[in-house]
Amino acid sequence: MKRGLVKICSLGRPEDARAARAAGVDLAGMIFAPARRQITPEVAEAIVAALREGPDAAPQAVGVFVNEAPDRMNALAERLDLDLVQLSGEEPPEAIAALSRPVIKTLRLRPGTNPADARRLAEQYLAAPVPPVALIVEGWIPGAPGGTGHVADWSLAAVLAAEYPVILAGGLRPENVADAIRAVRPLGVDVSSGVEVPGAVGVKDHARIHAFAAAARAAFEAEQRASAPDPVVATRADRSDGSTVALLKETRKIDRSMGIEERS
Ligand SMILES: O=C(O)c1ccccc1N[C@@H]1O[C@H](COP(=O)(O)O)[C@@H](O)[C@H]1O
Repeated sequence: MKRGLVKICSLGRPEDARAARAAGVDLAGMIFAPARRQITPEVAEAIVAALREGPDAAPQAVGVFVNEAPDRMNALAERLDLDLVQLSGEEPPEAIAALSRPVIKTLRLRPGTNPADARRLAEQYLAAPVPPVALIVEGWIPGAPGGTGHVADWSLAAVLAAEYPVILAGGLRPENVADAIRAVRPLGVDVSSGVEVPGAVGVKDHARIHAFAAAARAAFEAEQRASAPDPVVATRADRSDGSTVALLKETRKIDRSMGIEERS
């Protein structure tokens, strides 16, 4: 079973993108929704170029949108050569089919959501004609689509992570990411505010990016060493995460009619 994706979200500067790449993260997010960390396409171009500088493997570039029109998402994905699109609003499952890139869908679970309802919600997306490649599970704050530093319900997230390809988000920091991985056993982890310079929204602290990635990797490795693979019984998360990780780590573009295409 292969797990261990690390995503740094809400990059706002090319130098922060270089730090994320140097830290070996898998996914790098940029906010295109009207939010505190929203960036322009011009800034995003510079960030994507910085992510892909040099011979090392580049993190996947993720465009983060909230209830956006598919045409605008596809146009930005094309212009910036995005690898993935993250939907962090109330987009319905069928919305994914209109997008030209693989999708990560955020599920913000309200306090009091029970496991059966959370599973039903996840299933609605994963049963869509074009399903998301992963689900981000995070906490819920009224009116805020993300980047709040609010910690998710780890027990509920663990229920979903046992069955589905879940990336855990919400209030993660270098100091708590190992505990979160042990508690939830997610496919990956995602952080925005927890690696920022205090008081400087959208400005990343490079030492904290490195500390977050190192702590997450160590915890994922420890988890993998500790878990005895069962060759017979495989949960849906087990079956899906090999291909999800491969897709998220290695795939650059998906042409829906031709299948998966690697960046040359
Ligand atoms: O980071 C933001 O500002 C943001 C804005 C709008 C939609 C999503 C956003 N980020 C996502 O928020 C969580 C993590 O936030 P935090 O670590 O608790 O600050 C994650 O899903 C980001 O992708």
